[in-house]
Formats: sequence, C-alpha cells, structure tokens
Amino acid sequence: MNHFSQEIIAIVPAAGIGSRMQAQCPKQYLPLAGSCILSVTLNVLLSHPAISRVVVALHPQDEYFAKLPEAQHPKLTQVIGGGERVDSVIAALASLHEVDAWALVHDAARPCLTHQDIDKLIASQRQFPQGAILAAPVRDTMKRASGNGCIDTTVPREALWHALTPQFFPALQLKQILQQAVAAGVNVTDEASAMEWAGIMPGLVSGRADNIKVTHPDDLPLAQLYLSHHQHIKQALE
Ligand SMILES: Nc1ccn([C@@H]2O[C@H](COP(=O)(O)OP(=O)(O)OP(=O)(O)O)[C@@H](O)[C@H]2O)c(=O)n1
Ligand SMILES: C[C@](O)(CO)[C@H](O)COP(=O)(O)O
Repeated sequence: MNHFSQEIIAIVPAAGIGSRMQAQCPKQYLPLAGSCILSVTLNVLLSHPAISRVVVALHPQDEYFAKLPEAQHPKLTQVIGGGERVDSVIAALASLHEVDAWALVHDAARPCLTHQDIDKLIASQRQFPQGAILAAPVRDTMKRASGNGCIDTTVPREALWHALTPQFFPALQLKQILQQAVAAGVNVTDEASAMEWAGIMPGLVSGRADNIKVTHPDDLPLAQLYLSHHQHIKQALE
C-alpha cells in the first residue's frame, strides 16, 4: 500500500496502432526483453506495491492481448479504448468504482519506467496535491523551424521540459476535466494539458530521461539497451 489513504490505480492507454513505428503489428506488441513492450510496461505497474490494480485500454480489434500472460493477472482489468489516446484514458477512468482513487496514467509505449520514478511521483502528492507528472528537463538547444526547412528562432530552454508519463491525478476530477476539454475541442495529448486548460497547474517531477516512449523504429533498440542497463544495476545491487 502507499502512505496515503487513497487507492492508486494505474491506467494504461494501449489502444493505439503505432503507425509511426511502421511495424507489422501494433507497436505495443513488438518483442522486447523476452516478451513484448506492453507486457514489460504492465509488469512494472503490476509489481509496484502502491498500485492497487491496473486498467488497460485496448483497441476494439485487438487480437494480441488475450495471448499475453498478463491478461490473466488478478490485478488487471481491460476496457475498450477510443479513437484518440484521451478517449482511451476516459474509457478506463469511466470503469473505476473506487471512491477517492488517484489515477496514475502511463503509456503502454513507455516500458523503461522504474519503480523509483513511480515512488517519486507518488511521494510528490504532498507537495503537489493538485497532481503532477514525470518530466525531463530539455538538454539541447531548442530551435523553432520556419516554413522553408530552416531555423526560424532559438527557443530559450531554461523552462522547457519533456512531458513523460505516468501522470498522476485524482481520478474522478481527471475524468471530468478530460471529458470537458474534449467537449470544448481542446487538443488533449496528455492529461496535464487538460488540467492546465481547466486552470489547474500540475507539478513537474524530474524523472529519468530513459523513460522513453517507443515511437519510431530506432526507439526499440534504445529501449532494449535501457532495460538491460536497469537489469545490470538491479543485479549489482543484489
Ligand atoms: N486511440 C489511442 C491512441 C493511442 N493510445 C495509446 O497512447 C499511448 C501513446 O500514444 P502514441 O505513442 O502516439 O501511440 P500510437 O497512437 O499507437 O502511435 P502513432 O501515433 O504512431 O500511431 C500508446 O501507448 C498508445 O497505445 C491509445 O490508448 N488509444
Ligand atoms: C502522453 C505523452 O506521452 C506525453 O509526452 C505523449 O503526448 C503521448 O504521445 P502522443 O504521440 O502525443 O499520443
């Protein structure tokens, strides 16, 4: 259990088709670390002691999930996702029955998440009672492109962060604000952007930069490398 009274439920949007990956199957089912991306991600969440249960949102025509060992896990529930990531998150939140639960929303496509980063985000609830997200400060000089393929300007990077997941909010409030933002036509690409639209500014919790989202083909070998590094560190600490 966590140190707080509320239940923590992980929400995993996994209903995408991974078009940018240009693979033969949805990217969440590509092989990784002896299983597949989605299995690795689910096991990080299912094995965390503070997470009560996991709700995964699947594509309506998903033919893969039922074959995964995790599909039978007692702490796992599946729902049908929607046309956009935000619709899948809303569908998962709508299935919750726990009063006062907090939702830890994490992309299926981010298999390199660590328990240490989950601990940091959960512990941030005291500092950020409005909710918070894992994020990584930008390291490079940032350029804004012009229309002709050249640099238009350099963007000051001091206050720029990469939004990662998990993103951690009171579940009922998050569901209501996501629904309102979608109805208002807001382009909701992460949970925080809807909260910001509602005037609630989430906390930024510095997370590992290797918590990458597998999006393009060259991300997969990188995720494998990061996972093998994590395994090496874990063995060195044993
Ligand atoms: N309708 C959708 C679209 C995306 N996702 C999930 O949201 C996460 C992050 O989205 P992204 O990386 O964009 O995944 P895809 O939409 O599958 O990728 P693409 O945009 O390349 O098709 C992924 O785990 C994806 O499965 C979802 O649950 N429902
Ligand atoms: C939620 C997210 O991981 C934050 O960086 C990201 O926005 C999801 O990917 P997408 O391509 O925007 O769906």
